[in-house]
Amino acid sequence: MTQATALAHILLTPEEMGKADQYAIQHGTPGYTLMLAAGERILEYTLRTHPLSKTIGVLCGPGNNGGDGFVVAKRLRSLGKKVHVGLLGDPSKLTGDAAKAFSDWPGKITPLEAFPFDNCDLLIDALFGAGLSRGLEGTAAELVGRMNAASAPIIAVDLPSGLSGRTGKAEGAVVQATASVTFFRKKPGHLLLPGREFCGDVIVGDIGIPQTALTQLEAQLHENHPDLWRAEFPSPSLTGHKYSKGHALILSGSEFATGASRLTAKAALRTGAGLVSLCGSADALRIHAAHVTAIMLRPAETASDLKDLLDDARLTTLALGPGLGTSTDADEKLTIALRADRRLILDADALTLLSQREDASFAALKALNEPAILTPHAGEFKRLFGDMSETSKVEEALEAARQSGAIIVYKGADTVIAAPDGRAVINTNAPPCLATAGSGDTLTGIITGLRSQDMPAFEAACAGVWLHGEAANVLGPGLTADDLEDGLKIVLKKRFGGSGET
Ligand SMILES: NC(=O)C1=CN([C@@H]2O[C@H](COP(=O)(O)OP(=O)(O)OC[C@H]3O[C@@H](n4cnc5c(N)ncnc54)[C@H](OP(=O)(O)O)[C@@H]3O)[C@@H](O)[C@H]2O)[C@H](O)CC1
Ligand SMILES: [K+]
Repeated sequence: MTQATALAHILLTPEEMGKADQYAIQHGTPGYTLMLAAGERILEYTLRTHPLSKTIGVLCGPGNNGGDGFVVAKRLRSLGKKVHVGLLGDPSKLTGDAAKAFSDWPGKITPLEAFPFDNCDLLIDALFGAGLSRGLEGTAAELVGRMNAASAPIIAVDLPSGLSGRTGKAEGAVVQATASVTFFRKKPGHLLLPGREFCGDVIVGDIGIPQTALTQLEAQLHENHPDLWRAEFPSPSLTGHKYSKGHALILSGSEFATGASRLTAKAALRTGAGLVSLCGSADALRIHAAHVTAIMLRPAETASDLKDLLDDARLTTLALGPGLGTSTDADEKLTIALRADRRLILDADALTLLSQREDASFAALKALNEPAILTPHAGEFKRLFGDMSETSKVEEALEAARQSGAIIVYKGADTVIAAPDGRAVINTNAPPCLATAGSGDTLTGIITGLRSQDMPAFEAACAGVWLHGEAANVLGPGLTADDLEDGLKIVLKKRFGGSGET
């Protein structure tokens, strides 16, 4: 990972953000200065997006999130806006910077029972942010319900109140924001689902925390972006030839289930694998033959045939799962694949087969020379690793990577990629139209194509997921998995074609 550019994409948990805050304070920026800057960022966003708002309701909570609310309320009032401020909790219990911001607020506090939601054309949610410690209930939940029921747009300070910045989950009531203005770096909760849907647009404001705070934190979680893996992305050399770009082998399904593996093979070739072969029964290969030209066909009726085929050391990369089925024959082929010690990409039925094995599957994965890549969706993930849903999707994926020794691509609209060494990435560029039949088979092919060109496993997984999302973005609604190959062609040319556009 290229360190300097990657820093821009770091995500911080609320706990890490607290440490960054402390770091800034220890290095000479008082906490109240940070709070004033936070208020200023919210003000700027408010004025830019709602310049005509005249009556603004600011709902403040008992901690520093509320403190930010008092600061922005004061600034809005100084600009001639009519500002109503509500406070959840006892003003005498406010402490530190929040107490100071409260005492600096020149107006009165409007009792919550009488808060004029219907007169406000904009609401600012400063109830709870990084310090949320449990789900909202009682008075807090009621207040959130009234805010959501009002017709005014809501700008959330840092996070929509009720949303966990660490997990992206809400255990109780949560504010449905139009936008969230956060500080220094986004948090995982802004990107993971369902959190992302509560945040609206997410804006990151600079409040004067020095970049050096990040090196202290050794944060290993990023939002996916080419900056993270561009240096490892395969770049064709003039002296290269098809074997130097690797030979990928894709296991086919049976005669009536060939489509999935064909999508995988086509995507692998499109992503730049030097050679791609589909292997399977003669009946299956006859069907493939009617559809593919540049992709080669290798008969392998049984697991033993596959073993013979893999005597060819040039077959460096092996993908299996799409359309494979879960028969004994498929399971035996999986065993051969694991023993062959190639660059493995396991998806779909291969994951189901793994999950049905007593235990040795993880030992076999851990014994591989290079980490395998596993691409489960939520159902497959649970079958393989059990239900860990009380934690965050990032923490689940990291635990799975540690257990299996593999790179985990935990798919969804918020796909998380995790490595056994603790690195993790949240992908955010996948449009809803990507959730279509065969989409996962194509993703497996893209990652396979990158692995066959020697891209390291974690980076290949991150790049593959990003390319997959971008290919869908250039095509837009109405796409089918068959079209993704065209999308890929456009993205590869535009972003990695040497024009420097990435
Ligand atoms: N560098 C920065 O990011 C800066 C952030 N700022 C702002 O500060 C908040 C974080 O402030 P903090 O005081 O740590 O936390 P909150 O204001 O979010 O909330 C803490 C208080 O809320 C109580 N709480 C927590 N959960 C609940 C709940 N479910 N129901 C009721 N009350 C709850 C909590 O009480 P405890 O009982 O849990 O102790 C606290 O009283 C950050 O989000 C930014 O907006 C700075 O202003 C600038 C620098
Ligand atoms: K908030």
